[in-house]
Amino acid sequence: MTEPDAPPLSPAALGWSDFFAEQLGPEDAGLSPRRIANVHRARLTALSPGGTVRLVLPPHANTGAYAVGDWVLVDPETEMLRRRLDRHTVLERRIGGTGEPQLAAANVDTLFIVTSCNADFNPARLERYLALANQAGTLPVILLTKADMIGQAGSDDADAGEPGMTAESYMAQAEALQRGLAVAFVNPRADDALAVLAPWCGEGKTVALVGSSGVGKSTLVNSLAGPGMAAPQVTGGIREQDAKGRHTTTARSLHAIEGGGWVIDTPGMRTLHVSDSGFGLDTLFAEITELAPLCKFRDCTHAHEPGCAVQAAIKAGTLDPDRLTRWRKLQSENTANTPVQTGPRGNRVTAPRGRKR
Ligand SMILES: Nc1nc2c(ncn2[C@@H]2O[C@H](COP(=O)(O)OP(=O)(O)OP(=O)(O)O)[C@@H](O)[C@H]2O)c(=O)[nH]1
Ligand SMILES: [Zn+2]
Repeated sequence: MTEPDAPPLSPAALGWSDFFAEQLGPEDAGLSPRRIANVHRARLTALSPGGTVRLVLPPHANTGAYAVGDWVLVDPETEMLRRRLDRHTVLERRIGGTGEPQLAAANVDTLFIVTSCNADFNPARLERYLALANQAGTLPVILLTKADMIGQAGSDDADAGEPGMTAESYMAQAEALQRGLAVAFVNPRADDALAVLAPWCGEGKTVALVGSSGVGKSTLVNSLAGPGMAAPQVTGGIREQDAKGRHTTTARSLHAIEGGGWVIDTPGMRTLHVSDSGFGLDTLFAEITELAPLCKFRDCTHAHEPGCAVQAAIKAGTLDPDRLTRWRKLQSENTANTPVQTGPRGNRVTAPRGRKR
């Protein structure tokens, strides 16, 4: 099943690192690492140093337990899947209040949150994406597109920016969303798009994109992949036989970036929403999280209590009251979406998970 004309890639080029190497034990002798490139209901394809391979699944394997970007160990003779390695980061969603989380992507180093300098720019939605990235253990970077269209005469109203907003004011608003947050302007159609994103790409690095429809994600993926995108050995479809023996072509979800690295582009990534992100919220709203221990009451809701350090900061003008409103909304949403454990002490919200899984 190996593509004969695929260029050989080192495991490091595929994203292999000490984090994964350290998980190998004596019982793994003779097994080879593979990186999941596509997840289908009944089959998994993976990248190996020699090219794309279709993995042989053990009986009753559930492909839903794997995400694009996962590292697994296989028997190199048969490509039989043996086990999955622990994830460095995982982007997932929880639907409703119950059930297993759905996996969107694994081992993503940087999440590009793409928004345009127009009515698409929405702090509350951006904060949701930031919480998601924080929760996943992935570095969030906000990419501002369509700055070139601000105030452009004759352009589509929806794309021309909002009254009174300049490129600089979009940048300032984005930077205020989280301490130390990286924000960059990028025109996905411009020749320098790859250079702008280079600090987060490069050999072995994996990135993914989220954002509303029309903000430029597809155009960015194409720019990142460069002219090699059309070449079958880099990102083209994989020729496979379907159940009826016909040859079918499947688009790969893990695209090589020109100059090194990988971009994950799947329908699941494109429709990722926020839930179950308590850990991410604390990082996102650090200025509020840090004030809470100074409140008089340990369980202060920062709404009406005397001795509330958060309300004091709003009065003093050092905290944006809109941030508190959005924090409260996300907190209650998160609590509603996080499964509760029932036990002798009654309902208890589960503790947020750590970064590693
Ligand atoms: N002038 C200009 N056009 C842009 C910019 N970013 C995106 N566009 C254009 O906006 C349109 C939408 O871009 P897409 O890449 O299809 O957006 P998308 O986010 O992939 O949208 P979905 O596929 O619906 O998720 C395309 O015509 C792009 O060329 C920008 O910064 N400047
Ligand atoms: Zn308080």
